[in-house]
Amino acid sequence: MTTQSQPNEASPAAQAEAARQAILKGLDGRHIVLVGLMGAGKTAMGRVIASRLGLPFVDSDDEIETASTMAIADLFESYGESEFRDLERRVIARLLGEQQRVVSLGGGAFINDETRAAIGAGGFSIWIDADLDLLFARVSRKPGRPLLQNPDPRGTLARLMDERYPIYAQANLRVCSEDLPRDAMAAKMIEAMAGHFSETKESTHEPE
Ligand SMILES: Nc1ncnc2c1ncn2[C@@H]1O[C@H](COP(=O)(O)OP(=O)(O)OP(=O)(O)O)[C@@H](O)[C@H]1O
Ligand SMILES: O=C(O)C1=C[C@@H](O)[C@@H](O)[C@H](O)C1
Ligand SMILES: [Mg+2]
Repeated sequence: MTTQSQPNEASPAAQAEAARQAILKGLDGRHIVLVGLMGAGKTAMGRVIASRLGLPFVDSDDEIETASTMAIADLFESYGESEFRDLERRVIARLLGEQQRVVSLGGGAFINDETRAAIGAGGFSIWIDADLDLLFARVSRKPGRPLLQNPDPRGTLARLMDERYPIYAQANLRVCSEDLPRDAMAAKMIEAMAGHFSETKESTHEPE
């Protein structure tokens, strides 16, 4: 068995750089915006994708906490979900107006019509899809998600899947999250993006 590359086969580093260039060209200055349910891995994967593509990273939940100087759980408790959603919409509108970045959203942000329209104009959205078992295993590791602080968090996640998946499906690209190490999941997402831009030769920013 040989492990040497064929003479005309690009090295892994050259392939990664070619994928990076194809993605940046396809983005044409737009943000990468990660959407999906709690536990899908938007925050975790957003960081890795940003580092691989050489783009800055920002997480909308973190920005909301910085802007309000409150934890999200406390915002929900003190002001209620509708005030949180209003702040979320305004914070994301600001982020979308700033430099190109990888933007990981909170799980409910893409459900807002105005936010979704703004992302359609200035972002390339990726839905990280995941099944209920994986989502539930992940959110169970860390408490603090106010929508899941009830006697049936698994049932709540299942209900949110029914309500939100038709809307997440409006994202430009869907990638299925698997129980993969982060590096492997990042490679899968990068391959999906590069494939999307090479296959569609997307010349407009219309959702598919
Ligand atoms: N591919 C992965 N491999 C291993 N762990 C992962 C992976 N993706 C996510 N995780 C872990 O799952 C948990 C949830 O991930 P993360 O916080 O990124 O979800 P999220 O989609 O940002 O959720 P939220 O909407 O609540 O912000 C974290 O502990 C994270 O480290
Ligand atoms: O799915 C949701 O609605 C939420 C997800 C989190 O990212 C936070 O934005 C908040 O806990 C609400
Ligand atoms: Mg997150």
